[in-house]
Amino acid sequence: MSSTTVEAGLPRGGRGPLEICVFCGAGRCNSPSIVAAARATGSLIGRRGHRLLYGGGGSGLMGEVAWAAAEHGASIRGVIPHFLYERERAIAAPAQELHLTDTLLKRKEHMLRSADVFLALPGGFGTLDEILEVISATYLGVHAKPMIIVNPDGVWDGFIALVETLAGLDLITSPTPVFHTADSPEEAMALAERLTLPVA
Ligand SMILES: C/C(=C\CNc1ncnc2c1ncn2[C@@H]1O[C@H](COP(=O)(O)O)[C@@H](O)[C@H]1O)CO
Repeated sequence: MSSTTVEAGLPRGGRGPLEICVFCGAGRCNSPSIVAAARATGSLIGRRGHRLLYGGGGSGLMGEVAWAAAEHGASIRGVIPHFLYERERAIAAPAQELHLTDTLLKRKEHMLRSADVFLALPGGFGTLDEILEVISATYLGVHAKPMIIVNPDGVWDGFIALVETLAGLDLITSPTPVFHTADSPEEAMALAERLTLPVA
């Protein structure tokens, strides 16, 4: 992991607390360093005075992010479809403002509308779907909210290489990056705060 240092408190001249949407796996991950990255992400959101917006569950990496954010004082908003409430253990999540939606699509719409910036940690198909939803909307010019892929242990290297291959074939043609990558939660947080600064 990189050694970027992020101190407590909000940056001077910054834009105040951010609504940081975190996408990650709902399942338990067997890699201690990825679990640590999930906890570090939640902890940084709290220590930096930001708010966590996430899938509302108490299970897996999602639960790790949410509990670490809560332990470090973050306010938390969860958005979960009714049918996932039990399966993703929303009952075991920390105290949060919980929004129940009818569908996965409505959950994503809520997140896209409310977030200032998106961070993606490792996850499964759901996380992949969420990442692609955000970056394809950026690609089409529907919004311009930064997507930062947090890449502990190079987990996302294959995805990044696939996008580069497709761009090399001119199948993805964007003059500006549609997502950013960070090797660590600290680097991701510094990037999130920089990319959301008001334009001078
Ligand atoms: C069915 C629809 C879209 C395709 N699938 C998903 N879309 C959005 N979110 C999803 C989808 N499948 C699972 N999820 C949720 O994402 C979270 C992370 O999942 P992971 O697989 O562990 O990475 C979790 O809350 C999943 O339930 C219609 O739009």
